[in-house]
Amino acid sequence: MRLIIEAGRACDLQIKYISVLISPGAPVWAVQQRIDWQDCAFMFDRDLLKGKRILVTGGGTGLGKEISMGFAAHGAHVFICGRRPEILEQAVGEIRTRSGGQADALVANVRDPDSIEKMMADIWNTGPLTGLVNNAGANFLAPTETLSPRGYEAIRSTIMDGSFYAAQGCGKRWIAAGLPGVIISNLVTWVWTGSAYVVPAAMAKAAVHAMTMSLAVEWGPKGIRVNAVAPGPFPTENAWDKLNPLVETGVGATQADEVPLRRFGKMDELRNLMIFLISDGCSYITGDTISIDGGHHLAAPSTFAGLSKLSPEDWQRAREAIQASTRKEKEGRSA
Ligand SMILES: CCCCCCCCC/C=C/C(=O)SCCNC(=O)CCNC(=O)[C@H](O)C(C)(C)COP(=O)(O)OP(=O)(O)OC[C@H]1O[C@@H](n2cnc3c(N)ncnc32)[C@H](O)[C@@H]1OP(=O)(O)O
Ligand SMILES: NC(=O)C1=CN([C@@H]2O[C@H](COP(=O)(O)OP(=O)(O)OC[C@H]3O[C@@H](n4cnc5c(N)ncnc54)[C@H](OP(=O)(O)O)[C@@H]3O)[C@@H](O)[C@H]2O)C=CC1
Repeated sequence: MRLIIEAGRACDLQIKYISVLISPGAPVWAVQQRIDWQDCAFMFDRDLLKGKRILVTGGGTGLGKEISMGFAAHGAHVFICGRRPEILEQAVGEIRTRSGGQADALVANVRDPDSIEKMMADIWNTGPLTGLVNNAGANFLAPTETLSPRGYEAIRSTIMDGSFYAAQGCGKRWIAAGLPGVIISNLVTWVWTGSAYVVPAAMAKAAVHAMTMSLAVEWGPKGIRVNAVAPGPFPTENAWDKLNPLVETGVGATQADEVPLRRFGKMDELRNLMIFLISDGCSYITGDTISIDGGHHLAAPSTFAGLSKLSPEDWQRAREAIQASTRKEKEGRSA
């Protein structure tokens, strides 16, 4: 892993903890996640989400796991899904231990509507969900002219189709039963700015942004709220492997010093926003996409525009590094 904590340059992490918690050479995302949970402020009543049953797609890793942790720590029963059973089981164990709350895992592929339908049926067999977080995502840096149809489809179907089928799976059940519900999608600020070199993801996230506004109106009268968040950079292993694979790709969107607040986001901050949005305390908010990015998208270099300086050889190396990361992930998939 290339992202190494260097003396005196650790984004904006609370350096006082680093030597205590983390062995030298730990990647930025791992340091950040552990420190954030240590410092967790618990700004809400710990029973705020008691009785809620919330599915977080892609909840086995990264932001999804951290969000799930926050929900479970506030009384919700969380369900997480993904394609890798071992990763999911580890995550469920970690969520239960760290949050003291309830968590269960289901293997599902959000690119496959039948797989989503089966997951929904399995969950509903034990009781209705009260909330859904469309968090599963796929992305990699690539010059658009080099993308094959399968490359485009892999990203589009995960983000756009997956979010639609999961929202529809919940919505139709809530409507049939006359139950309220809450949907939150995890987007990115490119829904407003676009971004070079991640065009399929920017397009698919923008489609889910449109879904958010549209369903808020259509399902509002049924008591279903539909919102989204647009995070800036919150370092995770996978996002950094796929979006900052080389020293040369360290420009623009993944750089803390290009954020007006001069640091990456902290998982606590994202958790707090998600807990608020999914709670009954903000029941008049619907159809909105809320950025949580330290002002990143308002500053000029908030995309990957700076990658235009990369040579074809750099891009080839980036592709190889990204595909090595994908190969590693694939070994654990069963869906
Ligand atoms: C502002 C705030 C900022 C903040 C900065 C951060 C912003 C973050 C915003 C969003 C971040 C994320 O979502 S980060 C999430 C990252 N996590 C993930 O991506 C997890 C899920 N990923 C995956 O499933 C895989 O990585 C993925 C490749 C997408 C799909 O897997 P599959 O098994 O379906 O795919 P494969 O068969 O390996 O590949 C499918 C095709 O894609 C092609 N392909 C794969 N890698 C390629 C590459 N690098 N360049 C070109 N093409 C590539 C392959 O050659 C295949 O095409 P053919 O050759 O034609 O067959
Ligand atoms: N990290 C960041 O800075 C930002 C992230 N985001 C968004 O946050 C979300 C999470 O990203 P992050 O945590 O960084 O990355 P991760 O790769 O860790 O999270 C993606 C998750 O989605 C799951 N997933 C991917 N494809 C599928 C599929 N077909 N079916 C089911 N699950 C799937 C993955 O599990 P598995 O592979 O096992 O299926 C994984 O757990 C994404 O939507 C991303 O766009 C937005 C802005 C910034």
